[in-house]
Amino acid sequence: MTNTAQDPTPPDVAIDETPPRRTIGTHRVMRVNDPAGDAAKVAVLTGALPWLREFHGNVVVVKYGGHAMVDEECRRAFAEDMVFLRTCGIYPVVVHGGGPQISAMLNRLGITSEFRGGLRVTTEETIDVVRMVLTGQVSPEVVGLINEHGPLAVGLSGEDGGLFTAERTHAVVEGEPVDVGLVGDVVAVDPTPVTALIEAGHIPVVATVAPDAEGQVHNVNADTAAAALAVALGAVKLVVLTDVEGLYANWPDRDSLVEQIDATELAEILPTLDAGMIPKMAACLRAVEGGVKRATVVDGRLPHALLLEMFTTEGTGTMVVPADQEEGAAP
Ligand SMILES: Nc1ncnc2c1ncn2[C@@H]1O[C@H](COP(=O)(O)OP(=O)(O)O)[C@@H](O)[C@H]1O
Ligand SMILES: CC(=O)N[C@@H](CCC(=O)OP(=O)(O)O)C(=O)O
Repeated sequence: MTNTAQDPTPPDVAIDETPPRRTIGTHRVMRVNDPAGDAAKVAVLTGALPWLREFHGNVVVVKYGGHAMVDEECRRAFAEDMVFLRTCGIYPVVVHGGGPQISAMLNRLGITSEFRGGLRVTTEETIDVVRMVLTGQVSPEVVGLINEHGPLAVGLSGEDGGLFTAERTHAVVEGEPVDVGLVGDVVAVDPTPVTALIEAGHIPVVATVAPDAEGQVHNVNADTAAAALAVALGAVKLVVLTDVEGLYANWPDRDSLVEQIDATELAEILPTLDAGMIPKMAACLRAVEGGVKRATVVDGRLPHALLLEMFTTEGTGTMVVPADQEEGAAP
């Protein structure tokens, strides 16, 4: 019936009193009440607050080991974590490894890999492959992963802008120095190329080949380089992502995982350690002795282990702290 001036009776329409439901496209958005789940989420977020305060405005050096790079889900999680840190106002600097990738290329070229005391024996022939794989393969892969989120990451090596100066070093096997060829320790760092990138809003991604004072390129273990860079940048933390849960006091006894160790204790057990753990723990020691507050070895095979380590009080992995620091001290 048409409502006209001659017929003032309102139309007989049933009014729906229920508020309209929000819809997106054809899907109705349903809110499921889950007070326990919500409380857990809030606890995680508020629990992260002291750590966000601690790290905000500071540099965190992340050593991304070659073994931690192999799983696709972990690679994606790693890139998300870097972007997460940067978005929180923390300045991540990535120092990447690539040991397994170098070994694979050497193998394709028919060159055998040999390690002594956790360091690769590096000949004139090997150094060319190391340099090619780290700067030409691994670095662009890590940069590309992060840059799927936006143009944040920029790759550079120890040869760029005078970043690292190396000096030939040796491995230590059963307490004795052993020659490993063109392997270097970092004896000087000019952090300017890295700080310039940070100031421009980038995430620097560093490959660890470096020239000595005469320009001869050396192979630098990535743990060693990460520690030297963390000290030079005044980083608040060094996180080492690897393929093991952390440091085991009695390797390979899986019940002997060390949660926290101070620099004095670590210096004592360092000569007893084995293979890849030697440069890794020596790097953590170097970092905390050089003023980095904490250095942590974390299992990079677990997606987002880095976030768990950085933003929860329990953390994960093995944390190295300066000498005489209280157990589990809060920020
Ligand atoms: N005490 C120890 N605790 C933990 N891992 C150890 C220990 N001693 C030797 N390792 C070995 O060191 C490896 C980590 O070193 P490495 O393979 O060089 O890692 P990355 O490629 O991440 O630098 C572990 O996977 C483990 O096999
Ligand atoms: C001297 C030395 O051993 N250099 C290492 C450099 C790469 C590295 O450190 O890679 P990961 O972190 O993946 O072990 C190497 O040639 O394997």
